[in-house]
Amino acid sequence: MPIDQAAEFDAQPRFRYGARPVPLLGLFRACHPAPAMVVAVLATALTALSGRGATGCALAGLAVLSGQLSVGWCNDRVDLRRDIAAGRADKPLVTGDIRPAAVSVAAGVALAACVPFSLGYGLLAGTVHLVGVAAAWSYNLGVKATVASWLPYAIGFGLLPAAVTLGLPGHPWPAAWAVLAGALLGVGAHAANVLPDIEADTSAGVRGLPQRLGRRRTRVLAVCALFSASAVLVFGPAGPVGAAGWAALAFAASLSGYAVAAPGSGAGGRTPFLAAMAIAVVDVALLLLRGATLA
Ligand SMILES: CC(C)=CCC/C(C)=C/CC/C(C)=C/COP(=O)(O)OP(=O)(O)O
Repeated sequence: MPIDQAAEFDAQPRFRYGARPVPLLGLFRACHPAPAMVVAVLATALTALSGRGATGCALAGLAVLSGQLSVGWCNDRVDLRRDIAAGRADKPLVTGDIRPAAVSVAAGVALAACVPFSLGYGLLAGTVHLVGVAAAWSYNLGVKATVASWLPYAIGFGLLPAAVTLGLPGHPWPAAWAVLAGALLGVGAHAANVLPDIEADTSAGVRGLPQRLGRRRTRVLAVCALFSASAVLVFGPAGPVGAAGWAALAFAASLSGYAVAAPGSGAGGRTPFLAAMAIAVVDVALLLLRGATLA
């Protein structure tokens, strides 16, 4: 559906508020629950591994969770017109399971909660986290449709290690390898996340970096960024690489080869996306393995 017909479509009450809307489930689905949980659990685990006590871990977890929820809700709310135009039946706002106003309020409340949780974890650490959240909101509010669409991801994920370590006694900055790995992981996650929606996004007028590169080159970008993150996480920290490091690198390399070579359309069309996600899982595991040496 052309974007100019979307407003008319949006105005149809039966479409917007389906016969049996399930508001709480709709609200839950609109927050991008899977990535929000993964990022919050990752941040909490890194906080625990770096030695902060239970209160610090709880504050870090709540700060990152509320930040991610705000970003997820804001994203679906801002994208409503485009998602309708693209016929995104996976979006609860499009199917009418939740009202736009409820999602706007939820995004605002989550963002407001994120501020005290972040600053409660640590003044400097919290400020750094809020910069990452602001970068993510900038993505939602327009940067996603520009050639710099990767930048908010690089900033948000690159700053995550600093948002953890600056809350430790002495407020140490993280090691350079941790920042670089986070940024690469963010860029790879962006490219992989957009991969399945490139055509729909392009026809809705979203021209971020992946849509400009096209399906094939975006796949290569996702794999290069995610595999580079693996390499940085294996070779970056001081000390021997160890058997686990070599094994993870070999596994990430074979997944990378598979992701690049797999057919991008037809029955196996989602294979490159799934293989890229598997490399991201290896990266997260490596990050957790190095969690005690972030600073
Ligand atoms: C740690 C931290 C603060 C990082 C955040 C970085 C960041 C830019 C996150 C955006 C997350 C998000 C809701 C993407 C949806 O993208 P989309 O609209 O392209 O995809 P969709 O069609 O699946 O909604």
